Amino acid sequence: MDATTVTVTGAAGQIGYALLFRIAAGEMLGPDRPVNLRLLEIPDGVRAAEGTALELQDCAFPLLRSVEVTDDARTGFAGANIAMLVGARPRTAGMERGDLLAANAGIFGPQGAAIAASAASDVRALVVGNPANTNALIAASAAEGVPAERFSAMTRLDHERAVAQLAARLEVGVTDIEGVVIWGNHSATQFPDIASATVAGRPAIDALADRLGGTDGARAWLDDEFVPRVAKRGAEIISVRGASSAASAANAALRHVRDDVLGTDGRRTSAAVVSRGEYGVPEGLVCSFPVTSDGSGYRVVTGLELGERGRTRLDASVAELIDERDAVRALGIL
Ligand SMILES: NC(=O)C1=CN([C@@H]2O[C@H](COP(=O)(O)OP(=O)(O)OC[C@H]3O[C@@H](n4cnc5c(N)ncnc54)[C@H](O)[C@@H]3O)[C@@H](O)[C@H]2O)C=CC1
Ligand SMILES: O=C([O-])CC(=O)C(=O)O
Repeated sequence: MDATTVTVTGAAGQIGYALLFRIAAGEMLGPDRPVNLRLLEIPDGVRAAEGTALELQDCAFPLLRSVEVTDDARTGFAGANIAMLVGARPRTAGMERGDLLAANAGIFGPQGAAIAASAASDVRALVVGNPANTNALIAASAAEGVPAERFSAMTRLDHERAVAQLAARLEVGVTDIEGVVIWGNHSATQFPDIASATVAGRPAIDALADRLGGTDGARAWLDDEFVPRVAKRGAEIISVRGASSAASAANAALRHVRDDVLGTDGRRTSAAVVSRGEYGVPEGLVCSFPVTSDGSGYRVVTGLELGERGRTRLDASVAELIDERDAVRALGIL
């Protein structure tokens, strides 16, 4: 089988360190597909990335054909079939949201352009670096000639968090749960939705009602515990761990790409993709939806019932995405 070239930006960061060894071990693209890894960093991160490259070599992974480290985006994305955009400018004390968006536009714009200039013609790009949805929008807009649907942003970590919380509450295994949806932005406004989810084939809402004293009890748990817990889990991890999610983010990124490229076998998952107007979300926004993939890329699953409460929550998250897009536009970036 031909080797797949995978470029990881922010390779010297904590997610990069948790991700690269699993890709090289074949956990992302399967046990038969050799990989070339390209590690893209800023100059200050190159030395640490070179150290990671030495460790990758020391693992003697049978599937790992080559590792290259660079601080030049065009070189880093040259021939890339898969681009995982992890490196981003974090928010620091005193930084306004507009400053954060501008700083990241300065990263994701040029990286989108470099992908258009030098990546393989079948490239697919996942944006992990925050604010992930809007960074993906910026990268896709800058990647002239690359179809926008090749870009997605990660809400898979939110999806796995939702599955895990529901499984824990129902005391079932995570594999019993299907059909959870993350709608909207990868932020505290997201809407983790179990309305069409099932537990061992049975509606999740019924299973919750059985445990929690009826539908009112189930609704109260969803509104007061489940939704805020999932939506604010990133902040909870930072406060408990003293650093943001890394291994769980790497795990989600790996699953996002695996399912995009190898297919979901009909199962639904969640990913932020470029809206074509599905569920009333304005065209062009990068919004999290229920998706499936047959291996040729994520497609939005249409026709799910959102209900009035779901509609209100999705609208609020979409309003935030519109604000972010407009703030970036106001900076003259889009
Ligand atoms: N979408 C999601 O669910 C999640 C997103 N994140 C986001 O992922 C990003 C990375 O997180 P960590 O690895 O923990 O951060 P980190 O700070 O440990 O590493 C980031 C790395 O990116 C590098 N970098 C910065 N600008 C770059 C550029 N222009 N090109 C290449 N590399 C660049 C830095 O040198 C650093 O090594 C953050 O923005 C974080 O907020 C984190 C968890 C979940
Ligand atoms: O806030 C962060 O940097 C981490 C994050 O996105 C998450 O854990 O969901």
